[in-house]
Amino acid sequence: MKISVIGTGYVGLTTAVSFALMGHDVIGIDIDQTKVARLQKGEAGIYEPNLEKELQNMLALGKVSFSSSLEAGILSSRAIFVCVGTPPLPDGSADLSALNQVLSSIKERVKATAGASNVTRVVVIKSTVPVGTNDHIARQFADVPELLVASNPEFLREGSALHDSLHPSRIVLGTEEPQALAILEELYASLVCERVRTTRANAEMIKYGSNAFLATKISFMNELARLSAELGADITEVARGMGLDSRIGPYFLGAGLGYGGSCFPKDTSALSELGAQHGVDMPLLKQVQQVNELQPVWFVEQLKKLLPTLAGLKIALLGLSFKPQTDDMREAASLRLIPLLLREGAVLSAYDPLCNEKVRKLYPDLDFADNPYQALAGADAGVLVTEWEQCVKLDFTRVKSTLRQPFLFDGRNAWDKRAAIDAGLTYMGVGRS
Ligand SMILES: NC(=O)C1=CN([C@@H]2O[C@H](COP(=O)(O)OP(=O)(O)OC[C@H]3O[C@@H](n4cnc5c(N)ncnc54)[C@H](O)[C@@H]3O)[C@@H](O)[C@H]2O)C=CC1
Ligand SMILES: O=C(O)[C@H]1O[C@H](OP(=O)(O)OP(=O)(O)OC[C@H]2O[C@@H](n3ccc(=O)[nH]c3=O)[C@H](O)[C@@H]2O)[C@H](O)[C@@H](O)[C@@H]1O
Repeated sequence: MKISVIGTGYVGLTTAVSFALMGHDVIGIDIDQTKVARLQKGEAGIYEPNLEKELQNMLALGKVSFSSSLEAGILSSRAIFVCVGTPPLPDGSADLSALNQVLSSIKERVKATAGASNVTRVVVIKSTVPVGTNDHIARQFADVPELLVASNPEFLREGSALHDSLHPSRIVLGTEEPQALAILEELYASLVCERVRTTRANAEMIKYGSNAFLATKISFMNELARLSAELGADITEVARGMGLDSRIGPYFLGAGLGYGGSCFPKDTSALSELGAQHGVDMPLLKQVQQVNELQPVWFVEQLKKLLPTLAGLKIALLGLSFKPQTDDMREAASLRLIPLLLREGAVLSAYDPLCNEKVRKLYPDLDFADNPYQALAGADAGVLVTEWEQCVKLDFTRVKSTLRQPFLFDGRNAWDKRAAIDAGLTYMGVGRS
C-alpha cells in the first residue's frame, strides 16, 4: 500500500523505514529541507543501531523516498501518518501547533481535489496528543468525507526503535470508522502481536497512561532507594525480589538519577496539565514528577556524605546522554547534575561515546575525554551518569590507579559493586551503599 509519513524525526523515520520493510511504498515528508536532503542520501542523522543500514537498503530498493512537499505524498497515499513533535509549552501542556499546521494543509489539499478523486484516506495520528485531540480532528474533517481519522500511538524506545516497531508489544488502533480500521489492519497485517481495537480517546489515554505508569514505577523505586540508603538495604536486591512477583514484573524498577528523554518528562507534565484543565487533581502524578526532579539533588547530597566539600575537587562524569545507545540529550539527568556540581565548586571532566560535542556547546569549560579512563585520570571521584557499556565494564584496578581519591558514585546501580570494592575503591550507589 502507498503511505506517507509526515515528520521524519525519531518516530517518523522509524515508521517510514519499518513500513518499507513490511513491503509498503513510503514517502517521508518533512518541513526541514536539510533533513530531507540528508535522508535522501541515506543518512539517518540519529544514532540507532541498524536504522541507517535499513534506510539505505530501502532507498536502494525504491521502497522509501523523502520530500519536503506535502503534495508529493498525500494524494497518492491511502494512509497519511502524522509524526510531528508535540513538545511541552511553558505550562506543561502539549504544543499542537505543528500538528494543526499539517492537518489544515492535508484538509486543504484533499478538499481542493474533491470530485476529481474521492478515494478514502485515513489520517493516522502517531504523535502523542492529549485525549480528545483525535475526535476534535474528526470533527474538523467532517466536511471532507473522504478523510478518516485514527489514533495509532507509538510505543518505541529510542535506541531500539526499529526493532520495537517491527516487534511491538501491541498495536493500538483507535478509530470509530470501520474503513479506517480496515486500512490499518491491512497495513500492519505482517506483524504478529495483540491488536487493541478501540476508540480514538481510549488509544490516546493508553499512550499517556503507559508512559506515566512507567515513570511512576521509576519514581517509586527512587523513593524506596532513598529509604534503602538510610536503612542499609540494597535497592537492586529489593527490586529483584519485588520483580519476581509477576503482578509487579521485573522491568522499570531501576533506581538511579531519574528518568529523562523526550517523552516521560513531557508526557507526565501533559497528563497532569490535562487533569488540571478538566478539574481533576492528579497528586500521584505530581509526586512522580517531583521525585524525579529532586533525584539528582538527593544524589549530590549523598555524594557529599563521603566528600563534604566539593569545591576544587575533580569529578569525572561517565555517560551524558539520557540513556545508553542514543545520542539524545533531551532532559538527560546529566544536564541537571552538571549545574548542581558546578554550583558546589567541583571541577568536571566528562566522557560520552556520542554526546561530548553536544554538551561542550552548553558547558565549554568541562574537560571532555576520549574514553572513561582519561576522564577519571587524577579525579577525586567517578560518577556513572549513563550506563553505556564502555562506562560500565571498567577495569577497576586501573580505575583505582588512575583516580586521585578512590571514590565511585554509581548513578545507575550498574557497576559491579563487589569488583569495585575488591579493587580498593569506595563505592556508593543509589540506595545501595
Ligand atoms: N522519540 C520517541 O522515542 C517517541 C516519540 N513519540 C511521540 O512522537 C512524536 C514525534 O516525536 P519525535 O520523532 O521524537 O519528534 P522529533 O522532534 O524528533 O521530530 C519531529 C519532526 O517533525 C518535523 N516537522 C515539524 N513540523 C512539520 C510540518 N509542519 N511538516 C512536516 N514536518 C514537520 C520536524 O522537522 C521533525 O523532523 C511526539 O509526539 C512524541 O511524543 C512517541 C513514541 C516514542
Ligand atoms: O513515548 C515515548 O517516547 C517512549 O518513551 C519511553 O522510551 P524512551 O524515552 O526511549 O526510553 P526508556 O528506555 O523508557 O527510558 C526513559 C528514561 O527512564 C530511565 N529509566 C528506565 C528504566 C528504569 O528502570 N529506570 C530508569 O531510570 C532511563 O534511564 C531513561 O532516562 C518508553 O519506554 C517508550 O515505550 C515510549 O514509546
